[in-house]
This record gives sequence, C-alpha cells and structure tokens, in this order.
Amino acid sequence: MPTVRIGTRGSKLALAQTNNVLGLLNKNGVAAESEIITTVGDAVLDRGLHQIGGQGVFVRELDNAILRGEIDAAVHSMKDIPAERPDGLVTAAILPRDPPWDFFVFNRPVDEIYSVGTSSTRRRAQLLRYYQCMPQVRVEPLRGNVDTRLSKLNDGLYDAIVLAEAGLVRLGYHVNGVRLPLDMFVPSPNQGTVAVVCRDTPELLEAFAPLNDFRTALDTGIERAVMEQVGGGCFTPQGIFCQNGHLIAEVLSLDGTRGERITGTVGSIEEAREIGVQFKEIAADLIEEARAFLGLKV
Ligand SMILES: NCc1[nH]cc(CCC(=O)O)c1CC(=O)O
Repeated sequence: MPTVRIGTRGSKLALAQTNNVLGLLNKNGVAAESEIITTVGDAVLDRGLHQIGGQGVFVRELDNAILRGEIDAAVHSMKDIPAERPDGLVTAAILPRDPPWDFFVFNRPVDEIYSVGTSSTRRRAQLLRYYQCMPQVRVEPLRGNVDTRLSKLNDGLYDAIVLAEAGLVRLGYHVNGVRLPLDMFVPSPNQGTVAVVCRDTPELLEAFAPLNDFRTALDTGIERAVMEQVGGGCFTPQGIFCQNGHLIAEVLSLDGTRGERITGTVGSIEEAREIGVQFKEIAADLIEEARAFLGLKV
C-alpha cells in the first residue's frame, strides 16, 4: 500500500495524537506521514465554539480533505467529532481511553479562587452546581488550545481553569491541580478518547484495525448512541460517560440550579439507544431552555 497520508490540526495536542498514531502504524510496518490542516476552530478564538459551528468545526475541514482525496485519514479527539457524519467516511479505530476526568488546575490557595475559566457550558453548569462550597466563584469564558488556556492561567487572568486531563497527559504536562469526580463532572461524550477516521477502503481499514480497543469502542459507542437520541449539542450542559458498561448521563440547566440524570448498566448500542430515548423525554425541557437561551436552531 502507498504511504498513508494522515491529516491533523496544527495544535500541539493534535500533533501529539497524530504522532502517537504514526508510531503505532510504524510498529505494525505500515508507512504513514502527517500533513497539517488549519481549521476554522483553530483560527477563530474570540467567539464561543457554539457561535462558529460547534465542536464540529475542528473536524469538518479534515473530513472534506479526506473526501477530496488530499489525505487518506485523520486523527481526532473523538469528543470533537459531531454526531452527523458524511457518507463515505468511517471510524477505522478507537484507541484505548486515556484518563477521562476533567482537571481543575489552579495556582493559588483554594480559598483564594474567585474566577474559574472555561467556555464549556457543561463545565460552567457543573461548577455552579457542585462547587457551591466555593460560593465566591465566578465562571469566566476562556477559549483556545491547551497551551493558550494554561498561559492565561499563569498570566493571572484566572485563578483556576478546567480542562480535560487527557490533553495534559498526551502533552506530557504536569500541572498543579485535582481530578474532578466523574459522578459530578460527568465528562463530555467520548472525552479522553482518540479516534481515527478514514475513507472507506479495505486497505485503510486493515491498516488501522490493530489500533482499535474493543472495550473503549463499545463504551464510546454507547455514549454516542445516547447522545444521538438525546439530541442536545455542545450548547447543552450535558455529560455522558460510560466505563465498562456503567453509564451516567446528565443534563443541567445553564445556571446549574436544576438537573436530570440517568444511570445504569448498558450492554449494547441498541440498549443505549433505548435509554437515550427515555432520557430525552426526561431532559427535554432543560435542553429546550438551553437552546432557546443560546439562540440556536437544531
Ligand atoms: N474541547 C476541545 C478538546 N477536545 C478534546 C480535548 C481533550 C482531549 C480529549 O478529551 O480527548 C479538548 C480540550 C479540553 O476539553 O480541555
């Protein structure tokens, strides 16, 4: 097979993820190289993600480059991959999950934390709901890649920030902070997981197949199936997390004062869909409220 061309965003995190995949392919004797593609999500940092097309902005341009044949495959943080996928592309491998936790990074004593930076509506609502032990805390918008966010913290623009531990681990960063408990800070669907997408050809599928981790693929597939039924989207404060079949799904109001959750053991994608349908009923008002407030169409 000719050298596999793998597209990647140019952020350090994207490059670390892609280099890891290149290394794994190399170990299996598959020749592969990477090519950097800049996406709208990387270029526009002064607006919330929900204003520039949602999390999907990071993925769409790489999808198009694959479909145009400029590259064969792309490596993504799986949580950035939107529910709607174009025809002709497949998920060729889901890597073993890295730490799924949100990480609370801070530079000062806990009782001196007044501002916490995050642009995620989920993390904001969870902080407001579960950090009532810190009533002085204001949640302030903060976008950008992991380095941008850490340097704004270090510059004193925030007293603390929240980011995915997986990003820190993949970059080899050791920062002062704590893991936020999974049952309160229920992660985004697929957080902590890297996926490879490619054009649907037998050669490419065969090259990537050994990289797939079946347990992670089922857990993340369950999260995605619940997410697709619930609807929501990145404007909704929602967490969906499944570990070895144990599922927690939660939707909060934007201000964290109200919430609904469902927990259970799930053995199949079909079962996940059924739970998603049930939970959609329960969470419908909260989702509608978030949608109306942020002024978005479905
Ligand atoms: N929202 C951007 C994004 N997409 C994936 C990760 C982290 C890595 C992962 O979850 O796989 C991040 C950064 C963050 O949430 O702090």
